[in-house]
Amino acid sequence: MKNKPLLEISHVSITFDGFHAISDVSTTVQPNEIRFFIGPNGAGKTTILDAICGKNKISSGSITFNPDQHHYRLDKLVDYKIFRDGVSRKFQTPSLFPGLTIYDNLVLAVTRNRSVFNALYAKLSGEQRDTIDEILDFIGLQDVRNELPFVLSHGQKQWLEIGLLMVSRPKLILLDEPCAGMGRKETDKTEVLLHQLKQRCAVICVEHDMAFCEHVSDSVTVFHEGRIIDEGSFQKVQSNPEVISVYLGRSEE
Ligand SMILES: Nc1ncnc2c1ncn2[C@@H]1O[C@H](COP(=O)(O)OP(=O)(O)OP(=O)(O)O)[C@@H](O)[C@H]1O
Repeated sequence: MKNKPLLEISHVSITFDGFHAISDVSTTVQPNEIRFFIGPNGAGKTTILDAICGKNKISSGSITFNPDQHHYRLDKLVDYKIFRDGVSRKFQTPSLFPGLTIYDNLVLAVTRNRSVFNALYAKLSGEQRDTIDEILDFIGLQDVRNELPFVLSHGQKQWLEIGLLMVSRPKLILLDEPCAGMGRKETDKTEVLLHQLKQRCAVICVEHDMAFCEHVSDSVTVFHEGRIIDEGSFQKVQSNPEVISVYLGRSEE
């Protein structure tokens, strides 16, 4: 029997006070796939990302998540249950605690159910310490673990945010423009990080940096005015005349 895709978005529409932000969108994402959502401003990319993590309600259709033989209707769940079932979302706004060290930010993420005070004074299990150590290695911040976040560059802060998401061992990570504000060097490092992240989970990334998209994506979904106008490899979609006309050929994007 053919395995179900990890994520199945089926005929989803989303309206805001009568405005059709998303119209009849269907797509599937496989485990360990890196999918990019691209398209012009206002195309609906963030709206659908918000629907996957429970931040937006859908008007019709369904969103199902199928990790490890489970089957969850995400559109019927509240956001914290979606998170618990394995979907983590990184927003563009930072969520770091500036007064806590990098290590303690990860402690808080590991001991998520406790208050800040209890989390910091709780004794971590060996497994929790190993998780934090492994993530610090993964995101390249082991050397600065006892520093406050302000010493980090913009890129390092973004990698720490990704590390905070990894703590819960999600099956799907949703990223909104992870390279925004980064220079080329940090973007290159983020490419390496995402290639490594793919060994652990699937990723959906909303992005306007087309070089980054070309280097990292397994597949790309192109949105325009709330609909999908093409899907496939970056090479395929970039030669579609409609995609060039509404997005790739426009100098202002
Ligand atoms: N909560 C909301 N209420 C009303 N309209 C909304 C809401 N959220 C999004 N929209 C509208 O839905 C459309 C799609 O917005 P969305 O943010 O998903 O676009 P996007 O493709 O992510 O664009 P960008 O690349 O600029 O981030 C836009 O016209 C936006 O104004």
